[in-house]
Amino acid sequence: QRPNNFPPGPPVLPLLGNILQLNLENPLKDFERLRKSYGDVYSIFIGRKPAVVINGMKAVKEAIVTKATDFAGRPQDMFINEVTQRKGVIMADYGSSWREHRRFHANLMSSTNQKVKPSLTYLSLQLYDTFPVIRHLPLPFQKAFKNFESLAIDLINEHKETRVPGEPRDFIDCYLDELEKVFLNMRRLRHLLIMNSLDLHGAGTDTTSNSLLTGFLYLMNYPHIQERCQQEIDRVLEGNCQASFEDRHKMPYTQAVIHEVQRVANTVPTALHCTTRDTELMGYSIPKGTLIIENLTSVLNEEGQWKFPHEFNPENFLNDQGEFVKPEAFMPFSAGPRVCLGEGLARMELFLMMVTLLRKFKFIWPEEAGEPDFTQVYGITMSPKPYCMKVQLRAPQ
Ligand code: HEM
Repeated sequence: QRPNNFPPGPPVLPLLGNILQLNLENPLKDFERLRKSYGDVYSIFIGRKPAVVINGMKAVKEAIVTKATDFAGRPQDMFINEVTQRKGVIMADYGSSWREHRRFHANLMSSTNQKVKPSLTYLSLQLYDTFPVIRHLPLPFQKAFKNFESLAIDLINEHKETRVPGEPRDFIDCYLDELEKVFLNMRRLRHLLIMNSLDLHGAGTDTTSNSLLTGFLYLMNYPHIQERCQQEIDRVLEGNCQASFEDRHKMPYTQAVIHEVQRVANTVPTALHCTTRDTELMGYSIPKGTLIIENLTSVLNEEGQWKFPHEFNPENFLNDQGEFVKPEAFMPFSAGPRVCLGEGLARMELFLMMVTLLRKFKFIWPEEAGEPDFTQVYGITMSPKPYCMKVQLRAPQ
């Protein structure tokens, strides 16, 4: 039963809710289809759990910017909460612990570049979240909890062996320095460290690398765009051995291309929030504790917000004078209090890596690879399908 004045949605089956109407391996198309029938704000039931899906810039902004704190919670009864033992930043509910950690990390932001490999498929996670009853069965979930912790322990041990006290290279070193400075309950600190390490690792590795993978896929298949970036990079960096992040202001075209890559890469397609109090959105009433699915995809390709919503075209970020402009609907990092904590770092990484690589190499789509496939693999982060590339050293400029 939908509560009074709750956002509308498709008819609900007992126990299953709407899951038969959703492709759990990639619900994005279903979200779009339901938006056509029920509007920008509608509800679905994931099993017995109601969720509100928010689509399009107007509704997303009203929720996470205008009513920021009302929508700044995180659901606390999902698989990911069990794995992270409700620690860290990303899945922490809105409140003092989240605020404290967020502040700490905002100051110490940096990341290493190893990969955390999820040991369960996305589908099993969906099942876990949809049917609470299966959580107690001897399924491979337990293994995931163990793997998750042992990955972090390896990471921390490696840091312990190679660190120089007082000269932190990243936030794990900073934690270890803190440990030496103040008397803290070791068990508690170890826990905090484990969960926060994984949080930032998870959030900061696949996101940036998948954006880069998407970037090179497009640049190989739009060689005139790649060449135009290279001409601009050569001109601006002439005589300098390295690019700096400041150079972006002199590279409007390359900036536009990188932003367009992020728009089509749609690396984090949805963000999960939770209402922190009874609230309203676009005239509907939403009770405290409701799961909110913020559909960022629907903003990044929304008709009316972009000159070319459905094609790869850097003109989306250029005005008539060829200057770089960022439309309001550019929200790959989301917005509001839960906006991506690594936005600054990610933007710097993407710019420096793209510019440095494009300056040095030409990226070529191999003839034998046939037609490129731009369809993406859905998950917590979207990635392009694996592909081959030919890399040619450019003549020194
Ligand atoms: C292209 C790269 C990236 C993209 C597209 C991206 C996108 C996002 C999105 C959409 C969210 C959810 C925001 C929300 O719930 O409304 C998020 C959260 C977060 N991101 Fe990123 N991210 C990227 C890179 C990074 C990096 C490099 C780091 C750190 C090393 C990072 C750390 C975080 C953290 C800690 C959160 C949780 C913030 C909170 O809940 O308060 N991200 N990111």
